[in-house]
Amino acid sequence: MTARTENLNVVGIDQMPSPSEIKKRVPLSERAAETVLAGRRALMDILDRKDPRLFVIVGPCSIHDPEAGVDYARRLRQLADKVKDSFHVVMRVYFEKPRTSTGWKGFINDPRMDDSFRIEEGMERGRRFLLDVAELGMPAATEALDPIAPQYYGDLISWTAIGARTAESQTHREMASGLSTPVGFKNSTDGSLEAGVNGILSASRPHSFLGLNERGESAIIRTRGNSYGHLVLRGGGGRPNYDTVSVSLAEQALAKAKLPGNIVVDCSHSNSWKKPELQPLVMRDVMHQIREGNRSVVGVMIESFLEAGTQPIPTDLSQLRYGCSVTDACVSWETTEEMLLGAHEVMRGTLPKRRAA
Ligand SMILES: O=C[C@H](O)[C@H](O)COP(=O)(O)O
Ligand SMILES: C=C(OP(=O)(O)O)C(=O)O
Repeated sequence: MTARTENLNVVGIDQMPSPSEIKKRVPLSERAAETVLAGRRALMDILDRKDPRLFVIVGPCSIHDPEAGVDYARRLRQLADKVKDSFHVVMRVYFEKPRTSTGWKGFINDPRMDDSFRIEEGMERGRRFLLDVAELGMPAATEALDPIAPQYYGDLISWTAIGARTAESQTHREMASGLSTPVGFKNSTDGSLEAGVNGILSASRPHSFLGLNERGESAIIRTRGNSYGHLVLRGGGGRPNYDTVSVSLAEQALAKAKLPGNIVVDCSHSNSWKKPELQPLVMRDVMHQIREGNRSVVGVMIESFLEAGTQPIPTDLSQLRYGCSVTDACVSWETTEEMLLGAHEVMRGTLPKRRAA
């Protein structure tokens, strides 16, 4: 008998419903589709410089409690209306967390946060959450980590990140080339820009690769290429990269690759040493650059939730603090309001010049 050579480290392969089955359970509504499309259109107009505003990707590091997430989305909807003349606001709805080594990998992978890994439940509840957010009129941003996941919920997303740990991955570049949203490529965790810049370039071209179709069958996906790739500066290698010199170096790297000079500054992660109290300082600095005439920064990212900080995931989940992150530390809701309303004041004086430029 031939010796077994495959799946030696696989302990189980469970059936997963197809993308179309999950979509049947949680169908896209007309109102949600309007939110998604309007969200994408505004982002594209900003990237094309038809709209002089900035976009703001703001929300929790990860969604772990849909109730607190919807509470946050409702508040953000009202705040977004107050600042809409300056900012196009998109909520961070991150369900897939890339970990440096180990840790909870997000709501889709383990929705009950108890290592039961009910991915089918996570996918359906995740999709339902995105639908609720879209029906509130709030466009959503996410990190695309699993290359199959966009088939399950990509129709509810307006902005996508390719993270610092995956910007160099061919799989992620191929996936990005077919996504229907603008895609922000992050600089690498060591702070270098090459992987992000090459990622934008690669994703702008057509690709053919293995994937899943709507029925969950193995398929060859052929893409057109995504012309709305841009660079997200998140700091790294022990130093931030939101300062004027770093932004100028990023502009030069994009120009050298003959790519549009579109940059988003992530106020969190290594730009604030993961200390949430520093995020407002980063934001203020970026707004200062914009007031001084910077045209390459088209958006900012903020990690924010209802409560400031982070908490470890307790064994007894009833001990979780409501509205507080279980991954990276966030700024509080009050700080989020101050950050956006303060930046709105700066934009008021700057927008006429940006419009005229
Ligand atoms: O934004 C999230 C985290 O920075 C990223 O997922 C890595 O987290 P970790 O270093 O805690 O694993
Ligand atoms: C993981 C994230 O960011 P980065 O890829 O920059 O670490 C994130 O924004 O959640």
